[in-house]
Amino acid sequence: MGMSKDIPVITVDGPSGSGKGTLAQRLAQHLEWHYLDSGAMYRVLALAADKHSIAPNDSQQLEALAQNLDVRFISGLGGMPARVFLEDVEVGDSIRREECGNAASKIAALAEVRRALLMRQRAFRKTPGLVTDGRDMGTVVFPEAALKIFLTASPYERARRRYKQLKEKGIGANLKNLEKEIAERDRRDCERNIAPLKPADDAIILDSTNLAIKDVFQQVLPWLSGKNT
Ligand SMILES: Nc1ncnc2c1ncn2[C@@H]1O[C@H](COP(=O)(O)OP(=O)(O)OP(=O)(O)O)[C@@H](O)[C@H]1O
Ligand SMILES: Nc1ccn([C@H]2C[C@H](O)[C@@H](COP(=O)(O)O)O2)c(=O)n1
Repeated sequence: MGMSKDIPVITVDGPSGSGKGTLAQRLAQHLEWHYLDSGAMYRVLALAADKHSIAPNDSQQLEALAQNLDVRFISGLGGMPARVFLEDVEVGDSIRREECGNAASKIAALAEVRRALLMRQRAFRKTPGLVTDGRDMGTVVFPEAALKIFLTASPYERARRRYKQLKEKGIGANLKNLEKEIAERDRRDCERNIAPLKPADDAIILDSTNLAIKDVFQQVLPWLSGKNT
């Protein structure tokens, strides 16, 4: 058994709705590696804070909650999304709501919360490899990753994708409001002091504004060669 540092990691970071999760899951499926949706951890923590009536600025209680968070991911087979459980209750749908994403973005600015989740995220690094997506996977959590991708798309395109996604789930949404919320979340995630959203120095930046999902995947495939894949 090698050291965890020998296990290859691919990171996909970027702003909300850029398609990180879609790309990272496809890569994990293609490589038959593990997958970590780090945003889901922040979302589950936000949900747990709400459930236990902890204020979004109560850093001490949030730290304790993050340390003891009873979260489980059951990996999706054949490209299906992973199932997520908080305290044995399935929360996949609740954490995907925009309110939960916004609440996650707020608590994610707290140093205590990030510190508590850091080790839990690193624990997902298991053989044969890990593909992970988030905001600071390449800059802070796995700075030695073999391949770092920073996936972007214009704010309008990201709002349009989110709008379509919500509509398909039967959730009513307003494109203008989504654009506003996305801009607010971008600002909060980029401007925070700790682990702000930014490309790692050695990340490859990919703008997916005019690329279909399959084209993004095709563009990335050649980058995998020589990365322990
Ligand atoms: N290149 C693309 N072209 C069109 N739609 C896309 C593209 N990539 C992803 N999508 C769609 O956009 C929506 C958001 O994608 P996804 O959840 O992967 O984004 P994300 O960056 O992980 O978002 P979040 O940060 O909120 O978790 C999904 O409905 C997905 O199918
Ligand atoms: N590595 C990460 C992942 C997520 N966050 C925060 C900031 C996001 O706005 C929020 C929700 O993430 P999403 O599910 O939309 O990817 O969680 C973070 O700070 N660092």
